[in-house]
Amino acid sequence: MPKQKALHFGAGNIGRGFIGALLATAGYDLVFADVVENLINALNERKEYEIYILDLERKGEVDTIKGVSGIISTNQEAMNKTITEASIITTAVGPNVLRIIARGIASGISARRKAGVTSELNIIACENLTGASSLLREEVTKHLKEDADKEYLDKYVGFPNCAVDRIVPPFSKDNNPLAVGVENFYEWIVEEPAIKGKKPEIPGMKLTNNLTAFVQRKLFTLNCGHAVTAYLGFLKGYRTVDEALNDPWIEDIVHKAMLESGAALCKKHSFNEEEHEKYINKIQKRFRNPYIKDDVVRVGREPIRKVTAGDRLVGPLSMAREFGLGYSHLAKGIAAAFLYENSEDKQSGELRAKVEQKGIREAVKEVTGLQDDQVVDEIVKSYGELEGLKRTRL
Ligand SMILES: NC(=O)c1ccc[n+]([C@@H]2O[C@H](COP(=O)([O-])OP(=O)(O)OC[C@H]3O[C@@H](n4cnc5c(N)ncnc54)[C@H](O)[C@@H]3O)[C@@H](O)[C@H]2O)c1
Ligand SMILES: O=P(O)(O)OC[C@@H](O)[C@@H](O)[C@H](O)[C@H](O)CO
Repeated sequence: MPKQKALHFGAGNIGRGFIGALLATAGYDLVFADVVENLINALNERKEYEIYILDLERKGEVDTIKGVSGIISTNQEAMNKTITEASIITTAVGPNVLRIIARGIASGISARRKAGVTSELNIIACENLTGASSLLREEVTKHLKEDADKEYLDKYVGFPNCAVDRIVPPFSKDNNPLAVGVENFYEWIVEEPAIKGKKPEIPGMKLTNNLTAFVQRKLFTLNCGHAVTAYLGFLKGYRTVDEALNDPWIEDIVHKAMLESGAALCKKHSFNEEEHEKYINKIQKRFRNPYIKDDVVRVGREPIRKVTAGDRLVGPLSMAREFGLGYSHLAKGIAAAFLYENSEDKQSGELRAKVEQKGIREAVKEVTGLQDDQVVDEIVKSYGELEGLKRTRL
């Protein structure tokens, strides 16, 4: 029997280092779609790549992922053919790129319908964003021209949301563009009720009926602590996450920010408090993994996205407020994001420009959506204190 086909958008860190690896290991004929030619050429020449385990457990081990190929995602003819043949589609391109790939996916869905394919297809957006697959569905629908395509989408195409967790930092090995380094831990949790047709059998993929709790637990704990580390780390001139966390002042704020988000999460989702504390401690241990050198500029990338309502910083702060709980360390993390400067990160320039033009108070209100004076005052106060720290460093 021929192998089932999987199409994965984004042959980057999480694409090669996690989701693609699970799909290929599960036995799918895996096609990566990306815009970077040298990645696609290398995939087509070598048909395999190496994953280096950067961890105490499985230290020094290398997994070889076989049976892979690539196509340029703007080659619509090739994309239509692959989408027509695929049993599953996944993405790890970054939340802002979902809108860009939606047009090509819509074209592929239309081609699939016209080819008479009536097997179900599931499309799972593996991004650090709540409801990423639902967002992708909305965007794809906008590009479907014919009613028959919309009916086909409703009937045969599922868009389960998911939570995706594995730290995959910048990595290089022997100038090999395909080599990727990962921590040993991974967790991929997919929304079971939204799956269309037979459940995919992918070792490493877990199914749940309660996805929101898992997504918020991960985004408001790991990504929250990560972002606070990155922005405070930048302010104090550290290059990597572990360097930043070796600074007791940063470590203390990061830990307390995760405790604040944790208290809110436990109330919201009735998590067991002891279990949640263990979860936080495990994450801090993962941040301190000595084999991973993760750049604060990767972890802090796209600061506007990271301080929007519902994301890793404002999300838990709002949840803490909802339950009348403390949020001062989360507010510090938000303030630090407004001070983040990286000339290679478009959003950092936009955020700084907004602060220069409108002042910090208005910028916070506009970007975070927070309007209450008490909470805005707290962020503005922290901003003032941290600005002094940044000046001292410069
Ligand atoms: N790296 C991690 O530790 C990690 C962990 C969990 C989740 N994530 C999430 O996974 C997503 C990807 O992150 P990453 O770290 O792998 O980023 P990355 O930059 O390493 O990979 C993104 C890939 O998408 C490709 N891409 C961009 N535009 C495209 C397009 N139009 N069509 C096809 N491919 C396109 C890029 O060329 C790149 O190869 C993000 O949403 C991130 O939040 C990352
Ligand atoms: O990918 P981002 O930009 O949303 O967030 C940066 C990191 O916090 C993130 O990539 C983590 O490493 C990852 O979410 C771990 O599972």
